Amino acid sequence: MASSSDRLLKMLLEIITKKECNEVYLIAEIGQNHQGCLETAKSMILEAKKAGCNCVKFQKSDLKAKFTRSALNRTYESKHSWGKTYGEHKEFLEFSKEQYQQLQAYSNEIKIGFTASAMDEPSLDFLVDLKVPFIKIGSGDANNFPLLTKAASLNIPLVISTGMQTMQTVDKIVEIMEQAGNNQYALMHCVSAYPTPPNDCNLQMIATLMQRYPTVTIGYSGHELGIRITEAAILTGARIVERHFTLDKNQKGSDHRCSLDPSEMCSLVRCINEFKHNAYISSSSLSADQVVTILGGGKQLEQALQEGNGKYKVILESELPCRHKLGKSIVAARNLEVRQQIQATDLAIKVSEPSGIPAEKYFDIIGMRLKDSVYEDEPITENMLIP
Ligand SMILES: CC(=O)N[C@H](C=O)[C@@H](O)[C@H](O)[C@H](O)COP(=O)(O)O
Ligand SMILES: C=C(OP(=O)(O)O)C(=O)O
Repeated sequence: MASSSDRLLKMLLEIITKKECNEVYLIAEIGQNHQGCLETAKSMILEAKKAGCNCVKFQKSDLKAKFTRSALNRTYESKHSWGKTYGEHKEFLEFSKEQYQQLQAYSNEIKIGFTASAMDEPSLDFLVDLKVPFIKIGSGDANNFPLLTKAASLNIPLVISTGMQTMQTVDKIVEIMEQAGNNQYALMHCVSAYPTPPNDCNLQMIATLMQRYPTVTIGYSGHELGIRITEAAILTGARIVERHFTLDKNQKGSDHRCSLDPSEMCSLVRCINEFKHNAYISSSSLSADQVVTILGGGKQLEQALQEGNGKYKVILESELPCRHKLGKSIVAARNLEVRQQIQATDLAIKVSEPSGIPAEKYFDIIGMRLKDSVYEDEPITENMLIP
């Protein structure tokens, strides 16, 4: 008899490979809303299970691989900060390998899927060792082409978010997957603004992505307030849905406010079941008018569904704070000499302070020469390159 984790994986794979189009896979993104506390994380897993979610997700980072030294050492003055520096803050929120194993064992015990986003290469290796059912690549790494190339080569399903990116970058993600012969991945429409104003939700992008990449399953990772816009995302065609989850929206932490609490998550599950019952969930996308008719309209919903915005994938102004804080840059993987010709092994992709050339230019700068020497872990900037 298949175990429940086998069944959940089968459901996800059938959605990803488009064998199953009448289901929605719902991920409760615990992220860092556990406040650095294992027991809170376990309570959150239990609440997500009780609400009817299919999976819980954490965020795994190897801080020295994800951030440069200066990014870790910058002061983090925010009411949401858990340390004096950004590095101390992130360290406080990071679980160890043993804690991950405990959380995974607990999730297995109560029969809910368990995974995390891999925010750098060591974390990708870590999650592969942990044998998670799929790996999430968050928006911060959607332009991290070396990480995507490695992830694409592993025999494990991927769920890739596309916040803070242009269509050109999404095309490149699809090219990387195709070159690796990987057809077990989904793309998540996402806007990395916390919370996302309804006007910027651009739900028509879901239909645009479905048309542009017809063989790829499209999902939605939302950061707006409440559940209504996520309901509309599902009717528009999202078949994997991720929302941040919290036990209390008023807690300290950057993500609580735009998270769903247990009662909202229960309501979202109820809506999904109702949509299934009414046969609204199929392989096609419902039009904005159909969605408004089903959900009953309202200004915010209409703003989220408006045509036009969804045609072009651009980096929105509301995403700039997140791109500035967590967007990845190209940095030196070792000390580099003046006039040296840049090889792939000379480069690393990290969150850098100050930032450097954005990660999506990685393939463009290989083969170019440097005007200046660059120290290991320092960002590479346009003015360092000999044109
Ligand atoms: C882009 C990305 O990684 N976003 C994640 C997923 O949505 C977020 O959970 C961030 O980790 C969080 O908002 C960061 O908050 P702070 O900077 O306070 O640790
Ligand atoms: C950053 C993440 O998600 P998203 O980009 O979908 O918000 C994540 O899952 O770690």
